[in-house]
Amino acid sequence: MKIERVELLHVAIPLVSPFRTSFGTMTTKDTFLLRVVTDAAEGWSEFAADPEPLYCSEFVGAAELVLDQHLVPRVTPEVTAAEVQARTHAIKGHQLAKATLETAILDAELRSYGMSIGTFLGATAAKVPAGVSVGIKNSIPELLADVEGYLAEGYARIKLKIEPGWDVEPVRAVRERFGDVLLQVDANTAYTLADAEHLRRLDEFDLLLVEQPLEEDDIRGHALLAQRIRTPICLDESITSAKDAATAIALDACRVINIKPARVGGYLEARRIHDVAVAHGIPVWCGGMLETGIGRGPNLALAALPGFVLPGDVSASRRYFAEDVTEPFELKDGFMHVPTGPGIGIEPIPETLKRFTTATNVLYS
Ligand SMILES: CSCC[C@@H](NC(=O)CCC(=O)O)C(=O)O
Ligand SMILES: [Mg+2]
Repeated sequence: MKIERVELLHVAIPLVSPFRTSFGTMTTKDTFLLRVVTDAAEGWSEFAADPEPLYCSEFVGAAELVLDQHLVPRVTPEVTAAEVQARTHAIKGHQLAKATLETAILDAELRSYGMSIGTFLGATAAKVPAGVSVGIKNSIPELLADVEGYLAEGYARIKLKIEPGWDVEPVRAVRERFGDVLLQVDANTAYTLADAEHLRRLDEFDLLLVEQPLEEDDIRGHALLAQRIRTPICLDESITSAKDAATAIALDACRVINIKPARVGGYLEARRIHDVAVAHGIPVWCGGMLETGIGRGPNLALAALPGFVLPGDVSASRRYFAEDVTEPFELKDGFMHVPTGPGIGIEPIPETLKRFTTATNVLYS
């Protein structure tokens, strides 16, 4: 495909309520969309992280720069989505920025063929059960009210953000109030191996998993922790490639993997991780980065692959946004429907996008 124009559109979309994790509190989705215009079709994607490098080392300003100065020049003027990873391999890291570029090119390519990303990836379901991620709250009553609301909406699984000082008691309260609801926790690297005995206290609550308890580079630590707690360990931040997944599985550092296409460089690598995990009998689920509909749509397609046997974090758009730059994705009887249109199956609403756009940068024309 011949790329004719690459535009970066900064967007700032208010969240319906603050979202607190062990590494900070978000009140706005402040990121950028990428628009790639080719001679055959145009494609869209979004950068999944935030203005500050708190979830991982990447952040909006750096991603814009690395796309502008190092990634876009390596894929213009002619490229296919399958070539992007090899073309940009010389650039170390920047998986989320690379994912943004590959996905917009893949979207354009699939649209030119009239093929949905679900068909392309090998989706085998038309709808997927939806889980929801619940932030750290100011009090347990506030947490229980939130969880009650999400269960009433029909969410199939509850994920609680935890950190030292907010873990055993909130989990106990949710388990005692809501019985055997599917329940898991996410620490976003907030603990160390010294906390093993404390984390073992979570074993009494029959959690599906404990997500990323230790630092993202501590594969060995997770393998040691796995020998000391019963709750299955799930990795998120640690897994940036199929190779990482193979290593973590081989070292018994995880029994579940949270796959986020943004974290691993795009949907092609996400599918490779899915395949590696399935080959080893490791269940996977699709994580989230509070995406707008531009990221939410293709994530639903990925979540429909056969190895995604656990409910993911692809909730309804209204979980985070009163208004999104796309038509909202809705929860229906606990399921989210996989988009079936060409490419990612969703596009920005021009007027709304204009209203939420704070700056535009033409990276190539
Ligand atoms: C700002 S927190 C983003 C990363 C976090 N994501 C979620 O908790 C799910 C967010 C969502 O519902 O998209 C994770 O570590 O899994
Ligand atoms: Mg996580």
